[in-house]
Amino acid sequence: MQRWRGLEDIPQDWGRSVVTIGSYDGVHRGHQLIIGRAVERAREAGLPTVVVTFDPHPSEVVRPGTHPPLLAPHHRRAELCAELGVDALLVLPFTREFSQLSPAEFVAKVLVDRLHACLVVEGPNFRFGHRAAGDVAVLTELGATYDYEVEVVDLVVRGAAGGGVPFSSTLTRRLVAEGDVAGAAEILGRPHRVEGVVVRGAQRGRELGYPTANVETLPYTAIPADGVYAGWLNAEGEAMPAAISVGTNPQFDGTERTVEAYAIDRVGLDLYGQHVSVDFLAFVRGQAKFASLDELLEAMSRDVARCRELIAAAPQGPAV
Ligand SMILES: Cc1cc2nc3c(=O)[nH]c(=O)nc-3n(C[C@H](O)[C@H](O)[C@H](O)COP(=O)(O)O)c2cc1C
Ligand SMILES: Nc1ncnc2c1ncn2[C@@H]1O[C@H](COP(=O)(O)OP(=O)(O)OP(=O)(O)O)[C@@H](O)[C@H]1O
Repeated sequence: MQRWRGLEDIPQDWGRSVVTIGSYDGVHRGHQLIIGRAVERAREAGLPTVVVTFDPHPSEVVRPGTHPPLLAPHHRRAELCAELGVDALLVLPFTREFSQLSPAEFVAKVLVDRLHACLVVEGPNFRFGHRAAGDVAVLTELGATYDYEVEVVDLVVRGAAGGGVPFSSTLTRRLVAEGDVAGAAEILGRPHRVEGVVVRGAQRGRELGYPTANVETLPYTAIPADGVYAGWLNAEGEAMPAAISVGTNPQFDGTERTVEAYAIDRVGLDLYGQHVSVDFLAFVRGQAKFASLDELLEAMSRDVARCRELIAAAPQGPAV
């Protein structure tokens, strides 16, 4: 898959393509359906598929200080798009100037002049252009002028027939923030992942008998609510079953919020300085301050047993 940052990176001789545009944060199951459909139509036509996305998240430019926590950094989104069969990912720097483009200007500048779109695939709630003035009706109208077709794919909805809520990045972020990582996984189609470099913690874990990899998360990461979770620590090319702790370590009156993972039964791991990721399968309990260290240790031993059970019963393994 080709990766372009900005319109200038698109090869001069780029021919016609099938395009889909969006934030695509998390590449959830609704996104997967749209991208998958774009790839399918492109293959039928013998053309490449291009996903167009933005950096930073448009809301930060439109309302500074409102950058949402991210479900996936751009390199992860790229991996997920590549797995879906996308040929090129165009990340457009979302500047103030760019945000002023009207829907018609956006279509002319990006879709027509540079990507030579012959088909654009979107969901019914797609909005674009200055003040989100463009929708699928506007996109379709402009298609008549510029000779491209628009296919609108039905929304993927959560919950029973009728009253369900559409899958969205916003809903997934809320579930992650509430600690409902199983709910988030249902929407994402895989466990929510947090990644970063392993840094030194207070070095207490080893003494407690539960050494943990403390992950320094990337800026704007969507971090699950404080608590203990079952999941996996992905490191050294392996997905290791893990008991994960998110919080300030109230037992030790800590103040810094950390994400740390104990790889169950693994001894002698040295992960300092390595880039690792943590996949969140299920919530186990909230953080607590116990009356004694022994009580914390008993709770941790029960946590590890519970994590083992949850991981063994997981319908799917960790995200690849
Ligand atoms: C399964 C598990 C459960 C944990 N539960 C708690 C808890 O309830 N309260 C708390 O303060 N810390 C909890 N922790 C965090 C430990 O206090 C922390 O791992 C330990 O202090 C080591 O910190 P360090 O990595 O900074 O050395 C838990 C850690 C794990 C792995
Ligand atoms: N549940 C869904 N089912 C099908 N398509 C969807 C779904 N959610 C979003 N889309 C479509 O995916 C494309 C990209 O969506 P985008 O990432 O901007 O929205 P989103 O997931 O709803 O996120 P947000 O919560 O930030 O609005 C758009 O065409 C949008 O209509």
